[in-house]
Amino acid sequence: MLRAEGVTVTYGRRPVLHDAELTLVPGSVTGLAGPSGCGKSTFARVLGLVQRPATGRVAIDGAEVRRWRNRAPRDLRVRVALIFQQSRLAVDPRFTLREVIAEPLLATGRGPGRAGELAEEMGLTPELLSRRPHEVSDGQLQRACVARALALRPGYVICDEMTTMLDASTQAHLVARLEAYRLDTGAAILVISHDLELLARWSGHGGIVHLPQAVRPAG
Ligand SMILES: Nc1ncnc2c1ncn2[C@@H]1O[C@H](COP(=O)(O)OP(=O)(O)OP(=O)(O)O)[C@@H](O)[C@H]1O
Repeated sequence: MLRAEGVTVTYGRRPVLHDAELTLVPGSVTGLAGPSGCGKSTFARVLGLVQRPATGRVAIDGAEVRRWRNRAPRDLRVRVALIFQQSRLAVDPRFTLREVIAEPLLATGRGPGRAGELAEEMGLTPELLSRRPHEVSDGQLQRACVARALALRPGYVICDEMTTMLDASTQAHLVARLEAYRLDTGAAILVISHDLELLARWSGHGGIVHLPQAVRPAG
């Protein structure tokens, strides 16, 4: 289980998250909704151990993520994968798609061998793997990012507007692939989206959590 409680984030004098909490139960799909600017992406980064909250705690499978400086401990970081809307900002433009997918495998001392298999599961043909991000479509690049996110078999997958701007068939394929992964591994998925129809369709017994409007700064 991934559990966050009492999470508060403030940018300058502007409080964005105040005492936010969320629980992701293995095997569940939970939606996260709320008005633009209320802090959904900020919360996603906190849950993904990319951003440290001002206060609050995050515990993963019973292990509390203690205060960290530059990076949270790797053994906890690899249990949570983040997939962003803007895949072009999430990859090194000099990498081929094969290198994008193999990145977490190599970073953790594994061989890049599974990259081809991960790509195939995402419907990427071998010919696409030698291309760089500027030589593929947004949908193809997002498929590579999902393959990369699943490479270390995370127990928690956070999809932050993953399919916004993509066509309906690519969206359906990405959702189907993540559903297959969830059923296969028992992972929990958090779906952040403005598309309430997608949230209603995809969210299982985790339900939909609504973040309130961000608190306005005083004065
Ligand atoms: N690094 C940062 N420094 C300062 N302010 C930030 C930072 N990141 C986000 N913000 C601000 O915090 C607020 C919440 O941003 P965030 O992206 O988390 O919201 P969101 O709910 O995901 O928004 P949207 O639905 O529009 O994507 C916004 O007002 C944003 O401008």
